[in-house]
Amino acid sequence: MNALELDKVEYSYRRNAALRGVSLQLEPGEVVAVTGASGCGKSTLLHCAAGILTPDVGAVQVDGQDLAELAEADRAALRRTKIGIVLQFGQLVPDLPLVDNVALPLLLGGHERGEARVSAMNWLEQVGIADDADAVPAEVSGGQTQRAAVARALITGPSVVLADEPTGSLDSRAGQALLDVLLKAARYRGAALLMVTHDNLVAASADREIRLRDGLIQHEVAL
Ligand SMILES: Nc1ncnc2c1ncn2[C@@H]1O[C@H](COP(=O)(O)OP(=O)(O)OP(=O)(O)O)[C@@H](O)[C@H]1O
Repeated sequence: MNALELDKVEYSYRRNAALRGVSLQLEPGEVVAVTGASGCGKSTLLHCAAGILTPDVGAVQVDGQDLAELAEADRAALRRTKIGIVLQFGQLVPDLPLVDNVALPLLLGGHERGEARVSAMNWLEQVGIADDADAVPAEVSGGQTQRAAVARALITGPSVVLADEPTGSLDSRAGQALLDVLLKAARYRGAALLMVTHDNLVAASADREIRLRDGLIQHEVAL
């Protein structure tokens, strides 16, 4: 069974067609980079895969479950437990220290607070920002919030990890370290990883590259 499957997905913002029929499948543990010029539909693709946007046409399946066929509460639970999302600007809760931001998916899932915080500290260590655990997002750099967002995305052990420019705010060394954390989630834990990137080195670390153009897959390359 595929971890993530998009079937002929179309999405328009008013009359502006951002995706015009995109199909792709990711097996567990597979790493796919999505590339293409600015405005070609990369972020829209990621948002449809995450269930943040609902396709106008076509379907999205995670672990064989069609997102559109689930009741709202079930879809929210699936998104919380099976999908880890790293959006472009981190999207952390402003008032919460990083450790609580990272622990949030576990807390929302009913895990005990102490246990959730221990796990969050462990993930903060893995992404290299354990020293900033008690800082709120406004007190740390964009790169630190991006690392916390990766930790939050991985804490539930999701089947699918979706990342929009995950290393965009980091210098090359820190970017490579964060990329390694994401790749490990795929290689050792079997998460399917879909990454939007402009960075050729990030794309080269994937198993496949999908290049979009004007809302369609222009070509697909096995790496
Ligand atoms: N909220 C929105 N309202 C209207 N149009 C939008 C919106 N978001 C994106 N678009 C349009 O949809 C198309 C695809 O945008 P999208 O952000 O998915 O592209 P992208 O490849 O991720 O771009 P970038 O690399 O610049 O982030 C573009 O023409 C864009 O202008």
